[in-house]
Amino acid sequence: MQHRSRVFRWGSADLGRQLFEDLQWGKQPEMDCYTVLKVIGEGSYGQALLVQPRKESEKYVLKEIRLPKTQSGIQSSRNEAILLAKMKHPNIVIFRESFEAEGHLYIVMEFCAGGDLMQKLKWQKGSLFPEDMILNWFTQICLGTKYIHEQRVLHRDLKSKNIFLTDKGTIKLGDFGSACILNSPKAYACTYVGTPYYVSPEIWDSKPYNNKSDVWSLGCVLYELCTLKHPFQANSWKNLILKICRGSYPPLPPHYSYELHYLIKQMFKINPKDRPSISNILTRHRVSKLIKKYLPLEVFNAVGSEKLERKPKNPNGKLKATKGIPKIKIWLYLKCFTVKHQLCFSFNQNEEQVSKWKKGEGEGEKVARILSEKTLEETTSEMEGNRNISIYLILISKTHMLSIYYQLFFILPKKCAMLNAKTSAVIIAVTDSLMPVYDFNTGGDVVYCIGNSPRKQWVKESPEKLLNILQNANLSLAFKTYTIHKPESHELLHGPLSHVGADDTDGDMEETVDSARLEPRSDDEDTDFEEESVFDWVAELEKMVTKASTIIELLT
Ligand SMILES: Nc1ncnc2c1ncn2[C@@H]1O[C@H](COP(=O)(O)OP(=O)(O)OP(=O)(O)O)[C@@H](O)[C@H]1O
Repeated sequence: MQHRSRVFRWGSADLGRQLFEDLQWGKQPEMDCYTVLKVIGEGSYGQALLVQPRKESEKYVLKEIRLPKTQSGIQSSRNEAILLAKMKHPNIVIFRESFEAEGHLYIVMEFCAGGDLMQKLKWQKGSLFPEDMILNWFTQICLGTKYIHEQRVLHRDLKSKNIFLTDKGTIKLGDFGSACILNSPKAYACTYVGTPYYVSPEIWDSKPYNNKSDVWSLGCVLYELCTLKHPFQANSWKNLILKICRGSYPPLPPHYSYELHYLIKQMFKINPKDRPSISNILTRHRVSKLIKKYLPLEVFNAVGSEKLERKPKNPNGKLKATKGIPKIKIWLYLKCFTVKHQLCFSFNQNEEQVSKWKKGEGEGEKVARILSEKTLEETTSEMEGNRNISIYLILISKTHMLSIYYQLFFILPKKCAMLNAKTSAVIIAVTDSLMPVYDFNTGGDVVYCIGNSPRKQWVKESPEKLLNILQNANLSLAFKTYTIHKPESHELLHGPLSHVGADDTDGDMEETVDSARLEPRSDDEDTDFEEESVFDWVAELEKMVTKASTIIELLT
């Protein structure tokens, strides 16, 4: 590699001081110390190269990340190196060093010769993995994730593509580009970075997220290991998100153990509180007796003592129930819950379907009808040339005790905005090469711009056309990582699903249900955190909205 420019290097979290010293003393750490052996793959931000230090025999992966132009963007990119450097666990990819040159960030890390789990799934060509192998891998994945959570970090992008195998068959979690450090209980982060296929219902539903969102993603990985397929298959983005929000997935092949079936079911609980934490899976869950043989001795011992410290059951000998909600309220929320699903359902239905809800009686149906008249539709645009551009806007209307508001999701590669509005909204989403503006106040004209100079070449399109683009959006893009922004206000985030502990996905599995399973339960190991503000997405979003308003003013 021939790089002559100034290079900044750091090998620990003390980035600021190191950079300062490099600048002070004019150090120019060498980049030529690595020989590039081959290109392993290409990520959205650059290439991953197989390299070898000149004086060593060990091979490493050198990940090249194009640094964004903004300071906040640069900081966000550095986050990956900083977090990876902090993680020291046998089931996490080992960080070697990182440095910057020529507008790129380079991260040198352990090479996992066994490839990623997604490749492994493909190589199976339909032949299912034995349960032993699945449990062994899954245990290691849990150990790595448990460690991450103990560091008060959420990975947020756990997926088979980000889980690697070494040549010795050891699992390694990698790609901390989406991870966030958290602090302060009782507060929740405002952004989420994840891959739509693996993103949990609470993210789509604008609920607070925590360690249990990683548990959902791991449920997807475990399901993939068992079936070689993703649990939530759909023919469009819209249907994918709806399936996730309903938590409906085809059952596992019957030859897998009851414990495995049960675990998947638990990990796909819609209410995060009902999902087991990773440490629960390893120690107290039904599956723990099957996986303990895969635990390293020291962990096994530690797990044993942790088990002894288990919180006592209440005097009746029953598990602690979730916090009670007055019965009358539950009824109302359940009503709303049904309405929400009807509304979601209506997105891919025609007028006939919508009129079906009108036949019903009661407040829920009334709200459904009102919302059906106001419901906005989905829009998207596709990539231009080979630019990796895609914008998907998905609206989920929600009801909360008869008040009405919209939730609008913009999902952009690595940048996403979601806005809430009462009865009208101006929405804007910006990517590298495309800027759509949808002004619902002025009758819904869609104005958007295509090309590399978004603010110069404006094209006016009908909402129908934009909607049509969304319908045809490439679903494979849902396997990529996106940032999903949600507003800080928690008021608007409270919808009917916030208060319903149950989910409606148990049907397929009921034949294997035992009585203990039906007991109300809560995993008290939720770790609610506040995001450390590495990058101020809220400010970024506000800027976008201001731009949108200006544009609309100019046009009207
Ligand atoms: N430590 C590693 N060992 C072996 N292969 C790796 C390692 N890290 C990444 N890879 C491989 O390199 C390729 C590129 O990975 P990279 O993380 O840069 O991007 P990506 O995961 O494909 O996409 P994204 O940019 O959305 O994260 C992938 O095929 C991945 O399997």
